[in-house]
Amino acid sequence: MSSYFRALRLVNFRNYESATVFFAPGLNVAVGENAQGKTNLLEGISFAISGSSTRTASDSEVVRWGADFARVEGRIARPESDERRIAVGYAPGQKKRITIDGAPERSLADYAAGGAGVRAITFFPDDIRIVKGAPSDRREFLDALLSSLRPAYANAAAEYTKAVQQRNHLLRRIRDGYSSGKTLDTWDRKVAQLGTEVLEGRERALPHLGEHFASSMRDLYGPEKAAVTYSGTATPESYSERLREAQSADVERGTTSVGPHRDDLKLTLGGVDLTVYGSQGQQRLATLGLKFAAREYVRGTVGEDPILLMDDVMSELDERRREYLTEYFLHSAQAVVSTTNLDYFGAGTLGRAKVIRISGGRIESDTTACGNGRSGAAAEFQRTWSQRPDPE
Ligand SMILES: Nc1ncnc2c1ncn2[C@@H]1O[C@H](COP(=O)(O)OP(=O)(O)OP(=O)(O)O)[C@@H](O)[C@H]1O
Repeated sequence: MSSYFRALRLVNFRNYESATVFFAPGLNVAVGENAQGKTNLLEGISFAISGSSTRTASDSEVVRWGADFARVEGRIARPESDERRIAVGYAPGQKKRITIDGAPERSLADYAAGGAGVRAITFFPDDIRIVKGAPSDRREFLDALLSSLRPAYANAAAEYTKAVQQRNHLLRRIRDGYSSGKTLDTWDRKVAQLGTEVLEGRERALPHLGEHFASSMRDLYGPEKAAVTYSGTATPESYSERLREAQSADVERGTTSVGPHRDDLKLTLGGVDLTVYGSQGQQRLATLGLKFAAREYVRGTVGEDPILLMDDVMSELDERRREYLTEYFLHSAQAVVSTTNLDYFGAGTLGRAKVIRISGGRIESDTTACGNGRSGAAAEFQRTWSQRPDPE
């Protein structure tokens, strides 16, 4: 049995002033009309687990309008060990405060790489950009996945980005006559070392991810072979050399032309490039295929099922695929799936799921097949949630 997310409290998070939600293992369906807070709920779980939003790079966006901080708290049920209490507080202009069982966690990278005791794979409709968007969208997807498994990768990727920015600045100074070309070799050693680390991490993951993507697409789409391959400007072995060879051209252009920051993932279905030629439906299914591949990869790496947070995933799919997804979610350790329409799930499925009804930033009810999930548990949680009216 894998860990799962048992309860969430949101304070001043997006359109939630104060809400407590309980989840069950297996399938949880969050239902409500448009603009009620379903996506915000999924984002809140992911914020609690990873310490950051998957939807925005700007943390201040998650703070409820008019409030001066946001706070999320979670309870993680873990097999054969005590429940873990996690909390993430954020006030604009201040450092984020993260605690695990009440003890401060100083490194966001460590926390994001499983510190909460559970990992999440998210799907938001906008994620289709991973397939149809720019190479940077695909790199971001891959980097976020690898960072959620290894803080060392997260640090190397972040340091590499900074080193390339500084190299670019230096290239322009050399071009404009303000710096000597000799200083470039020193920078290039650092860029090459960090870049090689990033390339090695990606190279290790790709074959596994590719295999899982092919099998997910077989189930989701059909027999045509799907593949994901790395389209790189250099290999880990050749990067240092390639960077040196590119020096004079890079000085002329004022940017770094080789390295993991220029690479891409190529996604194909039956040999056809999905980014360029995929239909909307194929691109959406390939996005899901990538998310399911990521789930298998996480499971294979850490030995535990990540939880699935799936926003409005059922709409735009045909009935056969909705049925497939329903089974998939029912058999996962935990899935929280949002929808405007409960008819997407059959009565039999809903009898085995927990249904959470949301309206206007409030949880109207959360019930399981066996009755009301809030009884007793609510009082127990209310006593142990933090009583402090601030981010920490
Ligand atoms: N920081 C914030 N403070 C207050 N409200 C916010 C904040 N950010 C977003 N909202 C509002 O929260 C509401 C609910 O948004 P959410 O995306 O969760 O809706 P939803 O239930 O997923 O809707 P849909 O079915 O249309 O996707 C929206 O009206 C949005 O404008």
